[in-house]
Amino acid sequence: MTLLQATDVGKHFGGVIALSRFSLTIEPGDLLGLIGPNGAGKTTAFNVITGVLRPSEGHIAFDGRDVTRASPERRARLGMVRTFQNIRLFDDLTVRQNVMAGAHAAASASPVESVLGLPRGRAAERRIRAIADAMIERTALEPFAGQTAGALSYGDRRRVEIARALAGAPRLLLLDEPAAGMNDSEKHALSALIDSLNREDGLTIVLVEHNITMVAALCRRLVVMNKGEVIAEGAAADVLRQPEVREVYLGRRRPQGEAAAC
Ligand SMILES: Nc1ncnc2c1ncn2[C@@H]1O[C@H](COP(=O)(O)OP(=O)(O)OP(=O)(O)O)[C@@H](O)[C@H]1O
Repeated sequence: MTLLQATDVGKHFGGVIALSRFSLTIEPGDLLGLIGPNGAGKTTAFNVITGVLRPSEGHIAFDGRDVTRASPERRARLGMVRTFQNIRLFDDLTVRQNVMAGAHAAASASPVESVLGLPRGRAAERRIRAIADAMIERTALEPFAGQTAGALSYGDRRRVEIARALAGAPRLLLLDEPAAGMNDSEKHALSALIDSLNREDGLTIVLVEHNITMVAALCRRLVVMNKGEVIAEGAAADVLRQPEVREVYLGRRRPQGEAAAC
């Protein structure tokens, strides 16, 4: 069954049309790249899909359920988990505590039970810690588990965000510019992580990313946006060859065969 279906979604900010008749289908196991120039509407699309923004029109269904009016928290409980363009970590807490915060949303005991040390709370806290430690290991962050998040490098902090999202037991993971600000070796490690989460763990992933080289190598399918609309969709190599995509995304028409720049 289709995991996510956005149908004819529109979003206006006063007179600004940020999204217009935006439709997107995501099947389980997809690794999809959402690309487009600055202001194309990618983040607005993420915000509307994840419930941060209410659409002005259209519908969003997740796993066959209409979630158009559901809160971000409800969508997260259903398995729709995201990271943000700007890192949102608790800098004074340790990496483990940050990742545990992601697992709390998916756990059964209330925070009050945990704080009061009630048996159900203690058992849940142990479970949450175990989930967090597994995700820390999955993202190769073990050496930093006890360090405060604020002390980590930019690339490692981005990885903590992904570990925290994974701790929320996502069925659909949405990553908003995960490679922003990373150096080449950090980008390489990030690509390998995303690829293995998709191929080995079967996680469905949608990625907004400006780094075209990375997206084209990683994603099986690309959706290209411009001025709030989808202008192309398909296999990465086919899409990047389309003259309209080259013109709007790369800023000029390129001769056939010329490599796309980052
Ligand atoms: N809260 C807002 N109020 C008014 N206009 C907005 C708001 N958020 C986005 N926009 C406008 O909507 C359009 C789409 O913006 P959006 O941030 O979704 O694009 P984007 O593709 O994510 O861009 P970037 O790659 O630069 O992050 C832009 O014209 C932007 O100025």
